[in-house]
Amino acid sequence: MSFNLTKLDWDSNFFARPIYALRFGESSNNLTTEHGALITAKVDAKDYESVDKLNTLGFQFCEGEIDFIKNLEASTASEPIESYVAQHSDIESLESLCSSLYENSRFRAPWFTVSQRNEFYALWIRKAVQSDFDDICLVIRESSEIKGFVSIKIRDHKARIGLIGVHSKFQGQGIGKALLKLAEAYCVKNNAKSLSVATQTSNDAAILLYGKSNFLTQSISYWFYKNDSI
Ligand SMILES: CC(=O)SCCNC(=O)CCNC(=O)[C@H](O)C(C)(C)COP(=O)(O)OP(=O)(O)OC[C@H]1O[C@@H](n2cnc3c(N)ncnc32)[C@H](O)[C@@H]1OP(=O)(O)O
Ligand SMILES: Cc1cn([C@H]2C[C@H](O)[C@@H](COP(=O)(O)OP(=O)(O)O[C@H]3O[C@H](C)[C@H](N)[C@H](O)[C@H]3O)O2)c(=O)[nH]c1=O
Repeated sequence: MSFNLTKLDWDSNFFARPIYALRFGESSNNLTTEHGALITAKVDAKDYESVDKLNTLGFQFCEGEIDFIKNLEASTASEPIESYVAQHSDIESLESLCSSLYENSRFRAPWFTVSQRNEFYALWIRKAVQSDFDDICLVIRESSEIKGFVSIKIRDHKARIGLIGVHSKFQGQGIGKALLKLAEAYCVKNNAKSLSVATQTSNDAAILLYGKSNFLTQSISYWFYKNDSI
């Protein structure tokens, strides 16, 4: 099986170590890495040939990922969105919220520290408020306190949720469902035809939330990691 290693510049800079993606089916232009590198590989769960090859190469299973999709109908757009858009003054609260919520993540030990993971999701949500990486961050509040947030990007009429999260003290009260409705309304208003979202196979709560909000499973993948070289 042919494969190639591509250096992930953004990831390498952020996590301060060389991080590569192994991709099957590409000509083997590069199979070398620097010392201390991490090689990551994402394969479809049905692709047993690639899974077996990664096992043979000494990769370890890290996490599973489920990708969900929902086709959007014009009638779902009923919410006035403007009052839900996160402001720059919300960044500190959102960063602090994000720093404790993402226990299910492929950025986990032994490959990443808890603080690296927390800083990664805090930066992701900060950038969403600044319309960088994601386009927008929407929040649901009680008085001035943020109960939950969702970040979204739209490309070629296809929308994708970056991060969704509900403060632990407000979980199980329908806020997650309300955030998805809000996201759908924003997407319809901005001419998106579908909304997709991914979560880890270990994240029971998120899987239940998407299923109960009528999202359908689009694909299931596995992440494998290997330190150093092939
Ligand atoms: C794209 C991503 O960001 S994926 C990662 C998702 N985010 C996280 O994992 C961060 C930490 N977790 C959370 O913030 C929350 O648990 C969320 C966002 C996953 C769910 O938000 P909540 O506000 O708790 O969900 P909500 O109360 O709307 O529940 C929606 C449905 O899912 C079910 N559900 C949600 N969490 C759970 C749970 N822990 N156990 C069982 N069922 C659950 C509810 O029963 C509900 O179904 P119902 O309407 O039939 O009763
Ligand atoms: C903030 C930011 C990130 N990137 C890069 C860094 C990574 O290579 C990708 C994001 O990778 P992804 O596989 O999407 O990361 P996660 O596994 O953490 O994400 C999944 O789980 C999350 C909890 C969430 N549900 C998310 O939607 C899922 O995809 O992007 C970058 O290049 N620039 C940036 O600013």
